[in-house]
Amino acid sequence: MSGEAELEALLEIVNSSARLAITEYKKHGNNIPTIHSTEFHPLDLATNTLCASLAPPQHTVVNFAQCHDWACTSAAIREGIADILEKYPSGLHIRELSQTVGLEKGKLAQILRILASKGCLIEVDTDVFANNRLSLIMKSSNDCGCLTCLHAQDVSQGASVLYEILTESEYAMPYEPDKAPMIYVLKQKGLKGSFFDWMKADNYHRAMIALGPVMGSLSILHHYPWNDVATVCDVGASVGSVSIPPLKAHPRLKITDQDLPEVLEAARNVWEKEAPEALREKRVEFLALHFFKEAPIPGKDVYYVAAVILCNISKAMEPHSRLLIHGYVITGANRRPEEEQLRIDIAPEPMLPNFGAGSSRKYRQDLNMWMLHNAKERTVDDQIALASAAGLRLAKVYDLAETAVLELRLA
Ligand SMILES: C[S@@+](CC[C@H](N)C(=O)[O-])C[C@H]1O[C@@H](n2cnc3c(N)ncnc32)[C@H](O)[C@@H]1O
Repeated sequence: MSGEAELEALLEIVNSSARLAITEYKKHGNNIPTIHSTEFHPLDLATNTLCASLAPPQHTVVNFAQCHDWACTSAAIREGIADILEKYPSGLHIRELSQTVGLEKGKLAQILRILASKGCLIEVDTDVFANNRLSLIMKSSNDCGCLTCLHAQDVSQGASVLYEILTESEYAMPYEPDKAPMIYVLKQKGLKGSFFDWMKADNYHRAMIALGPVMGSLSILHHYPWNDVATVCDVGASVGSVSIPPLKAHPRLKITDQDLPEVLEAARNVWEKEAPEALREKRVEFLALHFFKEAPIPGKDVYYVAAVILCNISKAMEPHSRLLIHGYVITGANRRPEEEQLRIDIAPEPMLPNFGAGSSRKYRQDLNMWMLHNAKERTVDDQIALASAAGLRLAKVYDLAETAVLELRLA
């Protein structure tokens, strides 16, 4: 079946299932529940459709609490299942697979089946599993697999103690980074130091490379007027995953990558591999920076940050400089026309204005900030307040669907 035919077939299933459900509701003389319904519906036990409006709330809510996905994903990645299956494009029986990895075959099959049921791996025959385009992400060579594993293995540990932390007096109220849920658990398991010591593992910077495509960071390439810019300072640049693409697309751009000294060593290696011409032509420089203690290099046209360290950056800015904060912008699940005025996209009715489950990554990222840093993602109002405290004003918002870029200038 072609991609188009598959999509048409899926649309047909969604359409006919919803119509069937509507008929059933009408037959029983009941109103059709919506996402806003707060009462159980007499047909809750009978409906079996795809979306939250139509699915039985019992299933939906129990499923919230029975999410084994992270544990199974972690096991599959740590055992290198996708790497092994790559040698067997038509599939490998769980017998051989379990012998190769040394895990009990029935349990391994349970893990792989739940992943296959979510469309990650295919069960080509009973107990025979093969890779598909989703499971290829889990290969050891894939940076996104590395990001996934970091979440499945470590960040999820923080989530498992969320309620305990919320109710423990020493941890409940503070917003200090060393009281973040993940750090709390990892310290109990022997982590010495802070988040930044955990971060020093090689995997963190590989995960950062993957975060760009996950966040759709590169959409900034097409939505920001780079032709008006000559110099960019990437503040907290990591290995340059955000600054390499604009440099390649705009030959007159010059980039200054600033990060902690040990990170810049890794960055130089990545640039040598991905953009050797930039090093040859001296269009990139690497300057060590501790952004909590000092200001970045002064006078650049654009300062790009994925973290908010506004005061120190505003000290380096001149009237022509713009500070781009690129990240998630939290909006409520209620309708606020003033957000539309700020050029934040709002979903049409009857959808939830924040695109509901379609934007769930944004709200997950908000929780990730809590798990990792005891922090949160910000709303536009939060950003405006922070900017004005640092002598900056919000000049423009570029909504890039998953993320947004806020352009700040000196007030
Ligand atoms: C979330 S990563 C962002 C990476 C990159 N800008 C991106 O969007 O993919 C945060 C970066 O800030 C850097 N960083 C953390 N603390 C820092 C500090 N005190 N001074 C300078 N850089 C720091 C980290 O090394 C890391 O590369």
